[in-house]
Amino acid sequence: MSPPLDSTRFEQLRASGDLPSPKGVALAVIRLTRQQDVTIAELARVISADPAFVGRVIKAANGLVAFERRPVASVHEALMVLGLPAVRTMVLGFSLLSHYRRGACRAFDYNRFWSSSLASALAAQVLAERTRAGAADELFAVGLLAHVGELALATLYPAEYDLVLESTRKPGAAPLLELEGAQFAINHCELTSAMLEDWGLPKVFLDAVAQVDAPATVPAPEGSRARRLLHTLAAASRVAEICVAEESARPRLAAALFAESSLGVERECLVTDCQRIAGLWVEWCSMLQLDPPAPPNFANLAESGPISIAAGNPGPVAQAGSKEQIPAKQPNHPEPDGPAVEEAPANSPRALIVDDEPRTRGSLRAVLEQAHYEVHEAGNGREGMERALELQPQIMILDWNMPELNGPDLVRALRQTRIGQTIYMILLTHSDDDEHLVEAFEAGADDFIAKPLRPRILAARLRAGQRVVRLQQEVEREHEEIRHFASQLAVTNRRLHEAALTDALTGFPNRRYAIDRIQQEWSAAQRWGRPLSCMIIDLDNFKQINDTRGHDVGDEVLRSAADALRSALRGQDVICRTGGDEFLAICPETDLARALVCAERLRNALDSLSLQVGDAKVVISASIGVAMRESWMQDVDALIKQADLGAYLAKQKGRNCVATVQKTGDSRNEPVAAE
Ligand SMILES: Nc1nc2c(ncn2[C@@H]2O[C@H](COP(=O)(O)OP(=O)(O)OP(=O)(O)O)[C@@H](O)[C@H]2O)c(=O)[nH]1
Repeated sequence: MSPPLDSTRFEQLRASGDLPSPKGVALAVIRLTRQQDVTIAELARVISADPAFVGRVIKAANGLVAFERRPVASVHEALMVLGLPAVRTMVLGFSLLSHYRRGACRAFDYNRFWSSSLASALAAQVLAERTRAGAADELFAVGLLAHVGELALATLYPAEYDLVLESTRKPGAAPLLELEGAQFAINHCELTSAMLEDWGLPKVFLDAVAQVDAPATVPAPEGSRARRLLHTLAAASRVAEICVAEESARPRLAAALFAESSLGVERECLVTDCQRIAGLWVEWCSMLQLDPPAPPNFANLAESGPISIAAGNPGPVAQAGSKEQIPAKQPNHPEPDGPAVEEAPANSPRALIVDDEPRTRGSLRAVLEQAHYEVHEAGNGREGMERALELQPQIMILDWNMPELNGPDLVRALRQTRIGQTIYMILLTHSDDDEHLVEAFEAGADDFIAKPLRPRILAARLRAGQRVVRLQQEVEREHEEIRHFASQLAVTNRRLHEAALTDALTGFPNRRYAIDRIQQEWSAAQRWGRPLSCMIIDLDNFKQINDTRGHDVGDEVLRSAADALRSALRGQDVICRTGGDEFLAICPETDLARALVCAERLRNALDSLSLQVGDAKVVISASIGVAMRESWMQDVDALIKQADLGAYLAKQKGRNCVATVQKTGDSRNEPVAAE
């Protein structure tokens, strides 16, 4: 049982400055919505500065009102329909999508990631209308970001994540979450949750995304909103997985989706919803210029009937003993038999020409290609902005006069972004009078070329620009090395931190962790009025084993006892080694009667252990004291004291038994032994 993620690790990652983060208009929107007194008009003005957001926000609003009223036509109206929180998260998601469409991690399929995230967003929105897990528009936004931790790992550690993803393809590989944890000291679920918290999303969403690919450690109560939310997001994840899966894998995944009952939606309704999701997905992918596979036909998939899922990929991953069976999403990289990983881009530098005249673009292209550039084109300023952020070219040549956004304005807008700051930009002018030149440089251009174009001059200017780009790249490489070093250091720190909370012999959390954790569980139980129990498990006559067989055998016995306790414990309980031969088990959401049953199972697990040491057999047993939090108890120490008294009573009664000094009813301190 690993200690929960401490915020230090996330802080370290954030400090690297490389975590995917919102930019430009999205950043402004997020800042504005954090202010108490922001008005819809103000927000609408900011969003209107980016036509890409305008279209997407209006489309999202129309998705909600389509059947009820006339279509939404303005940002202002869309904001009224969607509400501030949903718009904020939506803009955040779209901003990330624009800026992180590609990256350096080769085994991470960025197109598949965004196609899948979009399908998950739409599925969460549509399914929420049935499950009532939350406002449909908010669910869209959360669905869009529910796996952003994967993108973050691919962005922060492209080379290392590449290796992690590659190793998940090997036969018998450990699960992705485990490999991530071992390599980065944080897994993508934990990172998603921490990022969403950082962006100010409500806690209920953080808990759900932390568990959507991972087994639930503490299942939310039956019928609670948290539970509906988790099931809705998990189902949305599965619908998304079907959308981006190979044709041959779809029937198996669909069978698992339609067989699952935890969502509480009738099969026919689910099929209808999935058909609707697939239709919306095609529209949205085209709007966001994603290149998804052909959409699945869910009606056909449902008709093809249940398929034995046991024979294929096991799919669901759940912690041993956990009641929850939340299926894990496939890692976001092509399956071994899927399409080949995209070729790495050639090493030639990228150039982007932004000009509305095809003839000028043609001439520029000829010169650039001769200088061995990989050349891209855009026909107007707005398109130039999008292409620049997407391609991250080293050099841009921009015309001065263009429809939608002129050259100097485009330079200015790009210089506001992190990507745009390092692009070498050359403005094409019709005149080289002083006014023009001053304006070009003030906008942030690095150089200018007066029209008509003279290829030799252009080639010479490009060479000068290339020198600057090379220098910049060297600086960037050095920064990269420093960042890499810092992140390695962060991993080491996290490991040290974990080591400080872990008992080296058994791998269990240690006493220090136990005290913090039981305090947390105490506060949660107090706040929500939920039961909380704990047990002290003390091995019997352990000193004798040490004395007669030696300390090494004693260690071996402790390790075996820990293994037996670990496998007999329920998924939601936490067990720690608090002393030499003493363990503390913390049982949230558990009353005394259930804790006693649990304790008896642990006692029995130890009692049945038979260890072979040389020719002799070592038998062990434990005395277990059980206690439950009661209203008269002042603090957590009182609870532990009761469990201690229980363990003492068990020893008195002859050891190898379970005891409590509490009654299942209300009276206190009356010894009751439950053997
Ligand atoms: N092998 C080994 N022994 C340890 C370790 N830590 C503590 N011990 C020993 O555990 C023993 C605990 O003995 P006691 O507290 O007297 O308890 P006990 O012999 O189990 O007797 P009861 O609890 O009364 O049944 C001591 O001898 C400690 O030296 C450890 O890490 N390894």
